[in-house]
Amino acid sequence: MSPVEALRRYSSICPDWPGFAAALLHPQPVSLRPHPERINATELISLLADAGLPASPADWDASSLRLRPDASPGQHWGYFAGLFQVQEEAAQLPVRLLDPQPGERVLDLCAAPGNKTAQVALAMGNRGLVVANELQSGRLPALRQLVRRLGLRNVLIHRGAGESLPGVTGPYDRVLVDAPCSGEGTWRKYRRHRREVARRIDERERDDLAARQTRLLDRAVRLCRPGGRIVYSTCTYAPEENEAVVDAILRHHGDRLSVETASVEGFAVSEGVKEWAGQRYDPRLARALRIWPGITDTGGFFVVVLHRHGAPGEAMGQSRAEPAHEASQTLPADPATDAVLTRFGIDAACLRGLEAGPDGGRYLHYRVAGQSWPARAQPDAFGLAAIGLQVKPFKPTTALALWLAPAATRNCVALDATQTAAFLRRQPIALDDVKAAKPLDGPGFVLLTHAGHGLGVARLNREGQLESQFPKAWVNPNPGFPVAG
Ligand SMILES: C[S@@+](CC[C@H](N)C(=O)[O-])C[C@H]1O[C@@H](n2cnc3c(N)ncnc32)[C@H](O)[C@@H]1O
Repeated sequence: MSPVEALRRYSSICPDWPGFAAALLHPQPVSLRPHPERINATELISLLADAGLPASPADWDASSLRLRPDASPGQHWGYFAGLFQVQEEAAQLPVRLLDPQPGERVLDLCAAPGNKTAQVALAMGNRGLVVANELQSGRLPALRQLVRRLGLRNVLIHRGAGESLPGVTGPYDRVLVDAPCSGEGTWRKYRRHRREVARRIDERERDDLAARQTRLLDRAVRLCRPGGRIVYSTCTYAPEENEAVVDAILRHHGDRLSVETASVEGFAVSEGVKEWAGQRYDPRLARALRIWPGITDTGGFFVVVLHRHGAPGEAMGQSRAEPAHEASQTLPADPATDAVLTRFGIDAACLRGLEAGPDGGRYLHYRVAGQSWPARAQPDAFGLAAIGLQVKPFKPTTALALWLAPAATRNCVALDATQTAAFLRRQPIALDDVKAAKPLDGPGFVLLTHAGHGLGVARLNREGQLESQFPKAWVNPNPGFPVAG
């Protein structure tokens, strides 16, 4: 069955069915967001243009860049350097509407692979706490890699079913439920789906999804503090997984919730539906937003914004003291940190507001100081794995280099475009060929930059070669890897 046939069930609620049907058969533009601590949109546009990847800002957000559908920015060196995050334009709206603020405690209940977690963490300026919860352990590596590539120090990864996330981890100022769903809104991204739909969602599967989505949203309401905000989103058009789920929650929680109007200036959206298959929903669901690809040339999405009312003691969680003022002044002090700051001549002030923790003993992690977390909800990881503790002298991770190499004053080497390509393929580079290096103290680990941005770690050996330490798992096998100067 073709995608158009499979989605014909929505023809009565789609505001422009012919446009929608046509869009389904065409690939959608690629979108990305610059890392706000590493590069601005104008600089990134110019970097991408040099690599033959024209990009332009979206009307609704100058930091959302739109590229041609056939663009592959994930092969650009800047991707590995964590200069940007590739994220479908419609998928950027839930976090925009969640509106997380620096210093808050935010829960991303269904987090992997972590695109929205990253958007939240960066919007909060790497301050406060983002709890990224995910059920499937097989999806955690992508989440961990994202944290490392983007240098996130305020993310705590937790594995477990969102519907039973312990109350003692809360309460949260904001909760995002980007729920597991039938995913029909993502079909434009996948070539296979544009030709044929391999498998249609059956009624039973849809019911199971809706039941799980309802449990997740119910938990989100309980974990959110009074006065807090909850955003529920899916990448499907199905009212059973969207309005019907929120309708059930509104019935159940009554006066505890109000529905805010979800709109983003410059982004054409349509309102939520009030009726489907003989079922009438709470009329406030018209305040939800729906994104239809024929209108926006994006994927499809549904987003609703809820406001939580109630007395302060009502939410699940500990009564939380304001984080101590001194937390923002904390500096990690331990032998591994001292060794790394000294070797690379990095000012300790770069670590202000962070504390160090040896999660699992393999890496020293840097994470926001002063955040409480209950011992019984064992995290998968908290903060940024920055220093390998099993190699002596201590080994800086790629994540640390991407974040701090631009601040290094010694043992740091600037690579040109050809050398950068060699480094990313884990090929050795002769130090004699390198034009710009800060003072070098002899063999050992060095940090690398390209075009002023952190790039990674190499080991300078006694033969004067830089041995690439670029993570094997990140190596891009594509020989046509475009590297701009
Ligand atoms: C739509 S995806 C999330 C995408 C993610 N927010 C992002 O922007 O990258 C839904 C995720 O929820 C996870 N999931 C499924 N059931 C869950 C549950 N009961 N609790 C928590 N996560 C769950 C899935 O494994 C999947 O990774």
